[in-house]
Amino acid sequence: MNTSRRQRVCVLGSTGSIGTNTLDVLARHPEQYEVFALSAMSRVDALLAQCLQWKPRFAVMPEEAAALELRRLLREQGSRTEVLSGVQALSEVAAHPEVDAVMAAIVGAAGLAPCLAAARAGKRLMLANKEAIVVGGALFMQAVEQGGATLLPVDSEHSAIFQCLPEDRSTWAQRIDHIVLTASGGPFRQRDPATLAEVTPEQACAHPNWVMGRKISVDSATMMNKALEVIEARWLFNLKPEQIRVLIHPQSIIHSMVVCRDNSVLAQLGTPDMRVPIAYALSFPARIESGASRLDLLAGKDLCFEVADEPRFPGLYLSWQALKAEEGATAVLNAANEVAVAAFLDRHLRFDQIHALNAEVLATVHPQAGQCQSLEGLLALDAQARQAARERIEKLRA
Ligand SMILES: NC(=O)C1=CN([C@@H]2O[C@H](COP(=O)(O)OP(=O)(O)OC[C@H]3O[C@@H](n4cnc5c(N)ncnc54)[C@H](OP(=O)(O)O)[C@@H]3O)[C@@H](O)[C@H]2O)C=CC1
Ligand SMILES: CC(=O)[C@@H](O)[C@H](O)COP(=O)(O)O
Ligand SMILES: [Mn+2]
Repeated sequence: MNTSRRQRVCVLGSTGSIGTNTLDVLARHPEQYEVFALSAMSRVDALLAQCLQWKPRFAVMPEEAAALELRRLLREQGSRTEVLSGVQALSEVAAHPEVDAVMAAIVGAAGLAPCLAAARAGKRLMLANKEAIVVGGALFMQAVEQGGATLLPVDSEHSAIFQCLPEDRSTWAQRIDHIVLTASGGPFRQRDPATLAEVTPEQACAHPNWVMGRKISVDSATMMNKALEVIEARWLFNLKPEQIRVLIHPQSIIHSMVVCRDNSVLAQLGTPDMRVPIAYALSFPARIESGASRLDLLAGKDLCFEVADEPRFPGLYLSWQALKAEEGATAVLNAANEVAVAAFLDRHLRFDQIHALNAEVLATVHPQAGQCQSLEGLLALDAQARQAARERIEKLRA
């Protein structure tokens, strides 16, 4: 990385929870970073405000109508930011020769193509968008390796594991016995499972410790978030499925742990604030001020742990099932879950039906040989699983 000038950062999904936290960290270090490109899906006003503040070279809105509106509003304000449209534009800005670092903060499989583009172009790729690596799997990791990219986890648990490991990745396999991903248990940890049919999107999105986008909040409530994180950890740290364990820790203070071969346990702790992993991904191997408040161990919060048992959290266990199934099964599981969560948020599916739908699609949609070796193949598999999920939802609603 060239350190003699400011680092040019592309923030994909800049209007979301991770995107705005990223801009908050960047604002603390104007001498080190500048914003090269921003992107959003539909929130024109939010992206307009960000463009006026950050003056990026490019702003991307995949849909033409939203891009036109943003272009018009920016012109009115005399802004020189160029507005691009079309999904391909996300990959173009992510791989732009003048970009140093890409924050992948789009939600869902829609973020896979720009992640691959950034990886192939050898960028510092800061990965919040866990669905991209869950879908991309081996193809994603090949792109990182072949492009010479620096892949840095932003998901809090994976950042914690990363912070517990030495910089030299070649030592990881020898040193790790297994890892423990901590899970808060979400808003329904203590709720009678028999009443889950009644929960509303508002209740499911009320996470006890983190303020996040709606999709990941629902995933935390079903524990599909942890299921996606198990798959994410498999790829980020090159682990076997049985080397990844999950433990409920309701306070979200220990962000995850590495259990070494000698049974030494390394953990990373901190207040639940995504600006810490974001700042570390931006500055690694150095550390910069993040804006997060410091953990006060005398503040009276006990650190508690519970088993994540299968009857209460069946969604979690689909991760190991998918990892042990044929290549591409994790992409099928992710697609089913994206459709199920969207249907739940639209009140077309009950909360307690999300798991059954995911399990059913995972059991019935199978990749074709070689389908996971290209982006096009993976996107076709993703589309097939989405279609199967939608058809099942239609049947349930009939
Ligand atoms: N929030 C958190 O604390 C954490 C999030 N993550 C992961 O980070 C990612 C982002 O999460 P979060 O910030 O909470 O999500 P948000 O929903 O808050 O933000 C998503 C961002 O992506 C944009 N977007 C949505 N759909 C598309 C699409 N199809 N194509 C392009 N852009 C799109 C949104 O634009 P618009 O605003 O216009 O809708 C927004 O900028 C997820 O993968 C999540 O799992 C991981 C760990 C923690
Ligand atoms: C902040 C973050 O990384 C989220 O993925 C968080 O971990 C969600 O909390 P759960 O442990 O409830 O899934
Ligand atoms: Mn997480």
